[in-house]
Amino acid sequence: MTVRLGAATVLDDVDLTVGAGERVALAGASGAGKSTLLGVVNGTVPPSGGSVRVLGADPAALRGAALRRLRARVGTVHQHLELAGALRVVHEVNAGRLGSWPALRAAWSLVRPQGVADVVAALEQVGLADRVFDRTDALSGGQRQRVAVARVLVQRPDLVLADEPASALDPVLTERVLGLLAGPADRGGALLAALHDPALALRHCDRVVGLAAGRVVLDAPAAALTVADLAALYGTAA
Ligand SMILES: Nc1ncnc2c1ncn2[C@@H]1O[C@H](COP(=O)(O)OP(=O)(O)OP(=O)(O)O)[C@@H](O)[C@H]1O
Repeated sequence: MTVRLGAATVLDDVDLTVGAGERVALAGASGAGKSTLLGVVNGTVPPSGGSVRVLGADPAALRGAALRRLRARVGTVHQHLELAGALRVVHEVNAGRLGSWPALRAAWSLVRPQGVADVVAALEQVGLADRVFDRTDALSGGQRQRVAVARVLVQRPDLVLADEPASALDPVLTERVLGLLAGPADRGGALLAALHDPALALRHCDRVVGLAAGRVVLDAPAAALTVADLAALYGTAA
């Protein structure tokens, strides 16, 4: 698959299959194309050429309820989080599953939050259960990042896409969040995560795909790689 944005070829003939149960790290220098690749998989970036199948379906061929069903099975932790900010945490977290609720329930939830027990359970997992009714814009960067993770947890997706999901977290929370995001993969789904930290990628993923200037330059089992191998993608010694 190829992606051209303006005059630039951002992903160049990328051929990648992620199997059921796999936890795959995307590594590569800033600008290598990791976010773009995640965007192609979650349907926000249309490929300019080639084809994409997500959970067995071609997103470009789906419309209406079928597209909503596919989207409900793909959970994304965005690099810039994509939180509304002025909403309370409970609404931000529930946004992860609005697509799988009937329209009336989704609308009513904005007035009277639905399924609060699940929201609290997800927030508990990321250490934020005491902030459920706080406004999201009153939280720290790391707390907001954990809200974005909790949003994916309540969604219960089969495929998790995560773009630097622990970039604002301390080491303890980083380990916890990566473990939580790997949950669906451990149950037969999959995780595809852009991770800059080589040690983190090797600890939490089965396989590492390295990108450089939009091309796949490395695709190997984590067990066969060292931190130095991944550091080389960034042009530095480990
Ligand atoms: N809308 C756009 N129009 C033109 N070029 C774009 C656009 N979005 C991204 N790019 C370019 O695509 C390339 C890949 O960007 P991308 O965000 O996928 O990289 P990345 O590997 O995720 O980087 P980072 O680690 O900094 O997040 C970059 O050179 C970027 O400038």
